[in-house]
Amino acid sequence: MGGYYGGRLAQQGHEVSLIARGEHLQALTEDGLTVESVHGDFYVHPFATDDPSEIDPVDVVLFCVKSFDTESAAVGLDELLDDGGAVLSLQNGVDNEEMLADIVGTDRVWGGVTYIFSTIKESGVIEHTGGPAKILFGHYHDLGDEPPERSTLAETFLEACEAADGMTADYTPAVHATLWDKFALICAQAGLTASTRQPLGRVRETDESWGLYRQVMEEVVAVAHAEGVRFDWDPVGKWMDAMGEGSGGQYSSLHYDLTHGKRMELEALHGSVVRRAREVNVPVPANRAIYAMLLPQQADSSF
Ligand SMILES: NC(=O)C1=CN([C@@H]2O[C@H](COP(=O)(O)OP(=O)(O)OC[C@H]3O[C@@H](n4cnc5c(N)ncnc54)[C@H](O)[C@@H]3O)[C@@H](O)[C@H]2O)C=CC1
Ligand SMILES: CC(C)(CO)C(=O)C(=O)O
Repeated sequence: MGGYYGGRLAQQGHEVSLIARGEHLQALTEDGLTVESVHGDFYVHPFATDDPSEIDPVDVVLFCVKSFDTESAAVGLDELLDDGGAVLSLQNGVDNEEMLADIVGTDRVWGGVTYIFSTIKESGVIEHTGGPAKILFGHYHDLGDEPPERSTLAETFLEACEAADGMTADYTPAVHATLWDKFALICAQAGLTASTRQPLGRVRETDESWGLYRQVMEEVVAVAHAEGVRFDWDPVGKWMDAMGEGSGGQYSSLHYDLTHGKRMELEALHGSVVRRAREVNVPVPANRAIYAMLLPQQADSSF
């Protein structure tokens, strides 16, 4: 995801540095970044490093690591941000912004969600196979507090995203509701496509499975309500309508990780639902079952 959005902004002429590691970093440094996208292929060659201290302080950091890497990848983040700079988490889950706020301060964190299917096809090559490639973000703040005014930097970033090819963006003051709205979707989409190993279309045409898809979302939204998150819309109805039509070929990043022997973000998804539900005394049997079924299949399992 970082390669896709960073690449798109670099393609637009913005000064972008990529932070990566291993063979991917080596390919980015030597050969540049190739993006194969349903919105149009492109190639850019921005500076790439695994050491944030090699980059002069920046306006915006797009934080695009898996949730289990949030803490380790945030080392050096404070120094990487310019005074007044912001870090935008595009990660799935509802725990990341809080962790970043503890490290750099709440007022320097933007919460965000994105709708895209993209993966590292091979070192130095990103494949974007679907999704609108849209970012929805807003200033993070404590739940219950009034959202801050939209900053000039947020305006500038929004304009940059809107002007870039192959992506779009929008700003929202309802950052908590937005994070939980996406959380509900991803728990259902990831949970059902990974545990059945079937694409959305197969889940949809199987009444029992489609019913479970809805139940997973209803449980997540119930936990959100119990924590005090308020929605001006009906997330479950919205997603059942949206996912109930269109391409049936979609899976999820969790399914990709499961089927490619990569570590899954289970703790940030269904694990987080289960733990939070326990705190607020909300039953979440569907999320618990998915968590329990996928846990033993975790790639780093010691069993
Ligand atoms: N891939 C997708 O289509 C979507 C992903 N997401 C979310 O976005 C987040 C990122 O997902 P992906 O881009 O798929 O993950 P990914 O695993 O493909 O990419 C993350 C990259 O960060 C690198 N990395 C981790 N820690 C690092 C460090 N300290 N220094 C340098 N590099 C480091 C990893 O080696 C990896 O190459 C996840 O929370 C995921 O759920 C959300 C929507 C769609
Ligand atoms: C919603 C979805 C399925 C695609 O954007 C996603 O976030 C993921 O696969 O991680």
